[in-house]
Amino acid sequence: MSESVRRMLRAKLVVLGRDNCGKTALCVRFITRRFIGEYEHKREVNYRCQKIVDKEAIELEILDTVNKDCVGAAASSLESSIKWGDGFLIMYSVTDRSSFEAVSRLKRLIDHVKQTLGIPTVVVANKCDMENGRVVRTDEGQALASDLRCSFFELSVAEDASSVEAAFGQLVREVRQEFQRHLLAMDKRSRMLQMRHALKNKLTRSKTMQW
Ligand SMILES: Nc1nc2c(ncn2[C@@H]2O[C@H](COP(=O)(O)OP(=O)(O)OP(=O)(O)O)[C@@H](O)[C@H]2O)c(=O)[nH]1
Repeated sequence: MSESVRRMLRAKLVVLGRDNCGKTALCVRFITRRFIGEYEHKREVNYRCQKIVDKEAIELEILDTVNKDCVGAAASSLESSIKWGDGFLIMYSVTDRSSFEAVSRLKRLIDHVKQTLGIPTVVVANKCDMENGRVVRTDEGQALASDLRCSFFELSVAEDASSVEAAFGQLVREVRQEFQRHLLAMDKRSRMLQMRHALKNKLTRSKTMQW
């Protein structure tokens, strides 16, 4: 397989989280490096951009989801977004405990839809600039992310563009690692199939020679 095929050139990332936690602000900050206070955003938006992560270029599609009550059509739309994605960023606001409580539910949904554990997922706690309104402590976020086996970032989209870059950078890194693991598993499987085929040929030949 050529080097360019073995490198991941594109990745599809999905941003999930309760309403108002800062998903759109996060995507816009990552893509443009700017923070724009208010967003008119009541539907899913798919952004495309090119980024360099660990000195390697990657084309990203980033799906900014809308979190409605997860029933009926909204639930199936969320599930198809999850099926589509290679990596997930689950966000909550440190000023909204219900958004924190939604994180485990969303992670369980990812595991259920993908039918496997270890899907690249990063947990992001937003709005840490609002210390006065904080209702979720940093150590609670860290403990939850560690239970879910996810990387964890606490940041303020409003105040810190570099932490936003770091969170997306980590997700891209994990998606690339998963892609490499998948390639290795495929290589191993194809080597085993070749060996099985060669063995079968050898057995057939030796039987023919006996007769
Ligand atoms: N103080 C502060 N406010 C923020 C921060 N990030 C986002 N906000 C504000 O939080 C509000 C919600 O941000 P959005 O990005 O629209 O949140 P969302 O999760 O996309 O919301 P929905 O579209 O309803 O799902 C806006 O008023 C933002 O300006 C932050 O880091 N600090």
